[in-house]
Amino acid sequence: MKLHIYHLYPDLLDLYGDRGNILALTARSKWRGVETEVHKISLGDPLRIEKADILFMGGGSDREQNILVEDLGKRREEIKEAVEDGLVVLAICGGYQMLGQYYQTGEDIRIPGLSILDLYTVAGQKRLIGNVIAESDLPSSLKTIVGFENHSGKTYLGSEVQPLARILRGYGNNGEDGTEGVRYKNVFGTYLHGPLLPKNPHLADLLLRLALERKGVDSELRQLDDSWEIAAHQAVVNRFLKNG
Ligand SMILES: NC(=O)CC[C@H](N)C(=O)O
Repeated sequence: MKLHIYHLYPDLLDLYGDRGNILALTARSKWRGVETEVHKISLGDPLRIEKADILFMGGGSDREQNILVEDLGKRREEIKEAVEDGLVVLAICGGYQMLGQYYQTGEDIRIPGLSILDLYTVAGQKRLIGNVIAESDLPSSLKTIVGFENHSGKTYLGSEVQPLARILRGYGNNGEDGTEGVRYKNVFGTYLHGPLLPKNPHLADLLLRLALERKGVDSELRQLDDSWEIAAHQAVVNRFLKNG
């Protein structure tokens, strides 16, 4: 048994160390004796999503989003079908925006998204930058998610999707409605770089658990010693929330 992690456009969507999310997923699997294989899929490569257990898309600049939009559009049906079937997806910032209906840039160019999720994004006047702390309902004693955001896009969620978390510090989806990220079935979209998963082990394990469940594997994951990860997480909370 092996978990297949599909990294979409690793050469175009990889801002602020987003690849660290893949490293966290593979390390946390390995520590439990679960083998992983990472497949890098870029422009023109066959996807074969039916083999994927986790699909990952990182963040990218408007320029890179423009470069990949045509290629991504050709993969829409395949990805949509897999999402409806419960594929686990983690998409960060630019990748997250591409799952929605469109991303309207500061130059008023409308980059079409995959229209898989009920959301759209419009670039605002100022960039939303800084450390983020958000509160989530993830099944864990750790109730916060921490990370770093840097985007001009403001994302607005429709009624068919749920926010991933509520903002305690930072801007999140748009800096207006207090929401951060999105959850739809097993799809997680977020503005949080960091990379996200090393400092949020509860989210990393949720993705692994859901992926194993979908594969029909008994998915009770052995508890790891997360003292370093939790210390890194709490350091952000203590620095930016407790001390104002
Ligand atoms: N950090 C990112 O992925 C940036 C995404 C997008 N280009 C924006 O600025 O909103």
